[in-house]
Amino acid sequence: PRTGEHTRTGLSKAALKQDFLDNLFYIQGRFREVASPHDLYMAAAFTTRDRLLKHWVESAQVFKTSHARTVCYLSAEYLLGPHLATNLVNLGIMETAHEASKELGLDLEAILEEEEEPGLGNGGLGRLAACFMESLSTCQIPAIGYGIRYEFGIFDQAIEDGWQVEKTDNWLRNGNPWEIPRPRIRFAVGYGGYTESYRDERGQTRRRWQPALVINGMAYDTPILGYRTANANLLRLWKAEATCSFDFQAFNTGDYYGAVHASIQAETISKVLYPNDEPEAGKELRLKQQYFFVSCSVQDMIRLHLNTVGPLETFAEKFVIQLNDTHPALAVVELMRLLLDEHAMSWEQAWDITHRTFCYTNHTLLPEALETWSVSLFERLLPRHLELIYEINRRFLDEVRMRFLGDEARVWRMSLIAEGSERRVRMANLAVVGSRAVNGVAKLHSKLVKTMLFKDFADLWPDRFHNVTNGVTPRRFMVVANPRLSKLITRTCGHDHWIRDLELLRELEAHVDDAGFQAEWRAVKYAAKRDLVEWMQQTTDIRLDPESLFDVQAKRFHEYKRQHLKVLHVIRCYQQIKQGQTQDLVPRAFIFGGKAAPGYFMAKLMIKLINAVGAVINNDPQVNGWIRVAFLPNFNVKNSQRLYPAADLSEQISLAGKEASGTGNMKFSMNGALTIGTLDGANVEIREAVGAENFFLFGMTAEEALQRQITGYRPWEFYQNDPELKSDIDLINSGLFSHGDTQLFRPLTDNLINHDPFMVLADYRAYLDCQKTVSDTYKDRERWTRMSIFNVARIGRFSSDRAIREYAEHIWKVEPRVIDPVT
Ligand SMILES: CCc1ccc([C@H](C)CC(=O)N[C@@H]2O[C@H](CO)[C@@H](O)[C@H](O)[C@H]2O)cc1
Repeated sequence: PRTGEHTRTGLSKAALKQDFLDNLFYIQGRFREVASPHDLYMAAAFTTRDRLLKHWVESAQVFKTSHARTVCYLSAEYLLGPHLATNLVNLGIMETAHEASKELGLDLEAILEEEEEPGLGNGGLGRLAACFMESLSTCQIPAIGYGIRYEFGIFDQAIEDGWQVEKTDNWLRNGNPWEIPRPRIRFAVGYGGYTESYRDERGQTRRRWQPALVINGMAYDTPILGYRTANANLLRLWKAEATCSFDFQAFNTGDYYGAVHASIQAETISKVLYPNDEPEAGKELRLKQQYFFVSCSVQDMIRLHLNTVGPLETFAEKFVIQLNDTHPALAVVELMRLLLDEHAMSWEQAWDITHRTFCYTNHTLLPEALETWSVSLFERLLPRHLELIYEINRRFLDEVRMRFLGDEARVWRMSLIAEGSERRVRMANLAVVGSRAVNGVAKLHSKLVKTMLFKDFADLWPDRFHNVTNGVTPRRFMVVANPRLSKLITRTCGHDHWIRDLELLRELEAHVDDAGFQAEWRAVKYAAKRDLVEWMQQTTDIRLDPESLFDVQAKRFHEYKRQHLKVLHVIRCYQQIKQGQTQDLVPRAFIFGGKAAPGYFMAKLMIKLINAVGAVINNDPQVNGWIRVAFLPNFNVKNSQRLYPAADLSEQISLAGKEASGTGNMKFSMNGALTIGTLDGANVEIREAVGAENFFLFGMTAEEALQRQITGYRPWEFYQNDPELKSDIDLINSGLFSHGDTQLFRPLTDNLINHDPFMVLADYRAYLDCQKTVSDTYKDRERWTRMSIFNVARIGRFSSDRAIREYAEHIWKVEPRVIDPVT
């Protein structure tokens, strides 16, 4: 180590090597010769963590002493992905680590492969929360991410006989070097019981809650470091445990189950992530989970405020809370409960603080994803919160009645309580009423949120509605995932400032016609495709041709995302090749990836259909020289980082008006893939940014789709009037892809012909025509390369840094707090 350099925090090669060997010895209790790959990974993780902690502790100190206004991000999901590589990049020591490991005779890539990723999320919403946490640190904004430390995250997906099979995600089995348990930070959380009035010491009549069951929440902290900055924010995840983890009396009486019953019951609350991505399960445990982390988090904020700033009157000045969808919306009521019942505030004062503290982001328009909970469940589980919801509602509806005299229908629509056979609490309405700002996640989506979903509320509070288009972190999805491309960009631009200021990618435009640069650009893509081919060969035994066009659709399976439209295109190509009509085609690899919610039958049937079609095509010598189909199993953050760099074409084909934003679309573009897509979500803004000439657009607009729905959509007419469409669907029904079983895919084809809620058949022809344009364009390699360069050069605004800066300026009103000059 350099003189004066501390081996545990030094960034030099020597310091890394020394600290690695020390950690292998003192933490793993291993010396090199007997160390397992896992030991080597843990030693590397602790060596990296040592350098993180320095920044983290310093940041916490500065934020505490400076009473910095802090953003609290409440999310039921964080799809963090592997930590090691991004932390090495953000510390600026990835190269040094490579050299150090080489000198120690280690393979850093193999060590990185060892890491089990924390899959504490389902899809877009969870990954966005992770990107935002990294950008909050990079933009030096003081923040705390609050969530649940699920013992089991999103299931691992295996494909057996073409079907998705869910495997338990026991991510903690080998321990987690990135978290620090905080046994001193515990909070009690109540459930059930009853409420009562009583006289307080000042003779005031007040309400209080006597819960029937009380459990504890314990904090586990993970530092989230920014890119090349000393700022590190905190991700605080709660684990549920019993207040008394072992009942010795029960044990003495031989009731061994009784002795552990309480702790088993308590721990189930943070045991597992609900694997649903949109369809609402409405399970009691899910509501318990939501209240659990919300209560721990709000109690923690009040503790921090009382310890640092003092009286709670200034709570809304110190903290701004962002609700990541409605899953944490109970926080509005929990803060009211604590300010009223525990801190004796008046309703007016408590509501003023609460309303000025909360902001809410909506991530979906799908009616089935909007959470509502039965009043009876609330009565049983959260009786005090139900009382408070009624009071919030009473005062709110008074305001509505005053503003919209006599419009009882509007009152009925806006009420926090959905009347009807079973009365239910509308969590989205609660989130809007309790927040001072509501935003959607892309321009089109935010418009539909204002004009459709929350129209009544926008009529009442038009200024409360905003848009902040999503973004993704270029550190993980460019620098870590695609080092070849990142090096080429840095060399071409002559600097690496683009990594923190992505708009600087525009400088690439000056090189778009440089043949040498174009060749290097293609070489980078080709190398990434070759890596993916190797990995797919190992994991799926399917061999793809890196020369072919890699046509990729990777995202959660859902009918609105229309993976079945993509399958119809694959079948069309198959039929064309079988009929010898190959003039419009280029060799393609159709690559799919994504998980289906275990209870979502149609989504799982789509996965089976893809693998069934793939099995026929890949084993048909007449066609497998032209096209191949591959299903990438277990699409998660780690595997997504293999896919984005290797894609030529990014499929963003949802029915317009259904995909709130999408973020995979941004990651594919950032890695030089061209997009074929509808005018949906952020596709609209990506096309605006990269130029219509660099985007393959097709399909109805959101307006046209809505009109078609209103005027009556008859999918069977498309089936009858388009012979190619008919023959593609009939081929599925023929049993060709199901060993002659003509019934297997009936549910899917019948649904398409008779209902087709997401208008696959209506967009089929336009989609196929657009795919012909794609093939024609791909034949012109120079033109394709230019379009690919423009997609990267003009993608800058889709950095999550830009999104975070917009939240900070327009919604959170928070300033960066620089810890010390950027190293
Ligand atoms: C209650 C079950 C449930 C679980 C998750 C969700 C999420 C809101 C679904 C989700 O991940 N939405 C996605 O959020 C992304 C980030 O904003 C967007 O880019 C995607 O368009 C949106 O589908 C809804 C309902």
